[in-house]
This record gives sequence, C-alpha cells and structure tokens, in this order.
Amino acid sequence: MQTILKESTSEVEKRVQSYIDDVFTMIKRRDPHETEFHQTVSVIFKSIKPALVKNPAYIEHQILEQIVEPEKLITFRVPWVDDQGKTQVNRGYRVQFNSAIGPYKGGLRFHPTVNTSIVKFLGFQQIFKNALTGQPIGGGKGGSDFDPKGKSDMEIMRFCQSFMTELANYIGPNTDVPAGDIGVGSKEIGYMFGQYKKIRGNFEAGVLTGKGLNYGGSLARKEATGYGLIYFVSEMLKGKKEKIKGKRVVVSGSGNVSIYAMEKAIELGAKVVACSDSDGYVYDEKNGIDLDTVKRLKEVEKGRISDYIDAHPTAVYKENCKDIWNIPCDIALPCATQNELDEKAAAALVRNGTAYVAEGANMPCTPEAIHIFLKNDVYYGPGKAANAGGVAVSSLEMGQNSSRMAWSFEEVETRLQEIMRDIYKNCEQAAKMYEKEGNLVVGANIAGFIKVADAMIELGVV
Ligand SMILES: NC(=O)C1=CN([C@@H]2O[C@H](COP(=O)(O)OP(=O)(O)OC[C@H]3O[C@@H](n4cnc5c(N)ncnc54)[C@H](O)[C@@H]3O)[C@@H](O)[C@H]2O)C=CC1
Ligand SMILES: O=C(O)CCC(=O)C(=O)O
Repeated sequence: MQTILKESTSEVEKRVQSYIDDVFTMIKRRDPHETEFHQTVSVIFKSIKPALVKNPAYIEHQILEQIVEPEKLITFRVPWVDDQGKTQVNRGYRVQFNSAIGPYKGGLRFHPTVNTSIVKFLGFQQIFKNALTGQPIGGGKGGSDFDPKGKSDMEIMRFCQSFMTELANYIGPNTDVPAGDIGVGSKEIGYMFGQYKKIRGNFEAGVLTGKGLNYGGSLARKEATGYGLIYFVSEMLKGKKEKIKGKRVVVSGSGNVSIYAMEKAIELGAKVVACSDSDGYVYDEKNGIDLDTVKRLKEVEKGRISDYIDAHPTAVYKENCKDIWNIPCDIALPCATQNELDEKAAAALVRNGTAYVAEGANMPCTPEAIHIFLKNDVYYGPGKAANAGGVAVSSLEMGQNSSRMAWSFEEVETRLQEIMRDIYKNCEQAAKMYEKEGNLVVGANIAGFIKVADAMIELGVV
C-alpha cells in the first residue's frame, strides 16, 4: 500500500523560506551594487511569504525568479548643449519591469542620484502599486542623473528633447506610458511630449501622463498623489474610529506630493505644523504652515524653504531636514525621498506619541523604522498603497485620452477617493486573511502580488 506523506506546516514554511532565500541570493549575486533594489525586494519577499505558503502554484511556476527580472532595462546616452555652448552628457534609464496586467506605467525621475538600483527599486514597487489601484497598468520607471536644479529653462528644454529623442523608440500609449516623479513636473512633461509628437508626426496623447491641461492632461492629476495620500490616511483613521480634523501633521518635502497632501489635510481640518526641503525644515507651532507661501516659494520662484521665515516671523527654520521627525505630531507623512526616515527618527516619533505614519514618497522609511512602527502599534501605511493616487489618476488620464473626453475636477476626484478607499479595504482585508490583522505592509504586498502573479501564470512563460 502506498503511503502519501503530507508535509507539515512547519516543513512547508521552511521550504518556502529556503526558496525565497535562494532567489534573493541570486539577485544579490547578479547585481551586487543595487542596494536600494535589494532593500525593496527583501521587504516585499518577507511579507508575501504567507501567500507562497498558501498557494504552491507560485513556486511551481517560479514566479519570484521571473518577477524580479525586468522585462527590459534600457540605458542610453543623453547629450545636450548648455547655455555656454558646451556639450553635456547624462545617462537616461527606463526599466520596463512587468506588463502582465497592462502597459508599463510609472514616472521619470531627474536627479543626480538616479542609477540602475534606484530605477529598479522604483520600478519593482510600481508593479505592485499599480496592481493595487485596480487599473490595467503594468510597472515601469525611469529617469536620468540630470540635475534640473540651477538649470535655465532652455537647458531643461534641450535636455528633455534629447532624452525623448531616444526614449521615443521604446514607449507608446499601449506599450509604456511614463509620467513625472522627482524633478519632473508638467513643464518637463510638456517638453517631452512636444518632442515625441514631432518625432512621431502624430498626436498620441496617451503616451505620457501628467500633461498640461491645454494638450490632453487630466484635471486633478497634479493634486492626485497628495490628495490620495490624505484620503488613504482618512481611511486609516476611520479604521481606528478617529478623524483627521484637529490632528497635528508633519510633512517632509515641499514638492508636488507634499504640497497637495498639505492642501487636503488643511482642507479637512488638520493642522500642518512643519514641512521641509533637502536643506532644512520650517516649523510653526502657533499658526501652522501657510500653504500659499510654500506654493509661491516652490512652484513659482523655485526657491528654498529657508525663505519661508521672511514672510512668517512666528516660524522657525532649522538646517538638517532629518530632524523634522523630532517634532511632536499625531500624523507623520514622509513625502520627500527614499530612506529619509530611519530608525532614530522612528524612535523619536514613537516617543512623541505619533499614532499614524503614511508614506507619500516611495520607500521613505527604512526597514528598521518600519519594524519600530509595527512593534509599537503605530498604524503604518506603506507607499505602494498610500501614494497610489497619482498613478491611479494617470490611468484615468489615459482613459480620457483614448476616449477623447475630459472629465471635470469633481469627477476625477470622486473616482480618486473611491480608488483610495478600495485600496485601503483590499490591503486591510488581505492582512486579515493572512492572519496579520492591522499590518498594511503585508496586506498591500500580498494583494498586489497575487493579482500580478495570477496574471503571469495565466499568460504562460513569456
Ligand atoms: N509625483 C508623483 O505623482 C508621485 C511621487 N511619488 C514619490 O514622492 C516623492 C516626492 O516626489 P515629488 O513630490 O513628485 O517630487 P518633487 O521633485 O516635486 O519634490 C521633492 C521634494 O523633496 C525635497 N527633498 C529631497 N530630498 C529631501 C530630503 N532628504 N528631506 C527633505 N526633503 C527633501 C525636495 O526639496 C522637494 O521639495 C518621491 O519619492 C516620488 O517617487 C510617489 C507617487 C507619485
Ligand atoms: O503617474 C504615474 O505614472 C507615475 C507615478 C509614479 O511615478 C509613482 O507612483 O511613483
């Protein structure tokens, strides 16, 4: 008689862990210098383990080996001429990570720190974020080590045109649809769209999102990431039977995400007491942050946050942007850049009684900081869920472009609010289903992973 030996739960867990370890070792061996990419893969692998234990198909189909390898990684030379007539050369990147559920979608970052590790970490996260939105969009990301700071308008235009001259070979409304990220706003998108249109001899509005309203942009895209973040935070608060009204909020950064997160938080009755840029932070306990001044400084004058105190003598300016997390608050919103909130900052927030942290930026909290939040019952919203409103509205922009329609601000905002509500609900339920109630990291990663992994299995080995 044949005996069927059934693996015990602990044996299955051990086998799954060893599979995860093998794939992770392989990634590190292949690309040893990509530390940011390793960081995000490690966090995601750890949290999806319960899904792999429950569903052996993901291991049988070797989904992890496939999902960590970009479908395409493109690097290219970007030559341009500066205002002195000298030729400058930057490097351009586009990672087309995963197209199982739709065309690659994700922003372009212009910042001197951009390299393969950065675009791969951003692109990898984008796969799961985009799946969470419920929209049919795959994951991609790109950019350049070009630094727009201190460049003239004409230099930025020449750079964008050269960048697009090459990128145009790889993108299209049904292939890959870039948008903005750090250092890329509607001005840069406009210059890139102009060049794409000229090269193609065709008006394909859906090739880029975050466009200006005069040539196919969507109302509320500019506000979407920040507003979406606050809608997500409102759901987190609702989960704890609380409201945002009257809460003290600290927001890092003072760019696109930060400004519109502050705007919606203030509109809903919160008091934003501090914000920052890469040089330092401003803090006004008494009056709160005046958003009109921040908008003038950052969106119009392209100045520094240190100048805020000229208009607001009750505010203080402190150098060292990292110290912003020492300010007591109920809600902390890191909205600037990766790894800006470390273990020390997390400990300070816990000490000061912060109850909610939600990420407007991509991977702003280090793994050690996240561990501190989870251990101390700080309710923590990971970026791939909390900041997904931007890419969700980008997808709505693609929809408007392909149907040649333009929706009202209210219509887009209502849809954004519904999408953020659904994302929160899905993350919360996935966490519960996998016995990690209240852990939105596990919830977001599992919910995003399952959708993409199931689609990959359905599409076969391609
Ligand atoms: N723009 C979008 O729709 C989305 C952006 N994100 C993420 O949000 C973050 C911010 O992006 P954007 O607001 O678009 O960029 P942005 O270029 O408009 O603004 C970035 C801001 O961060 C500040 N900054 C940079 N390093 C800092 C540091 N160490 N400490 C404090 N401030 C610092 C800059 O001075 C600037 O104010 C990035 O991580 C980006 O990937 C995520 C989802 C969508
Ligand atoms: O709107 C988009 O396509 C990109 C948004 C983005 O880059 C992000 O979600 O990090």
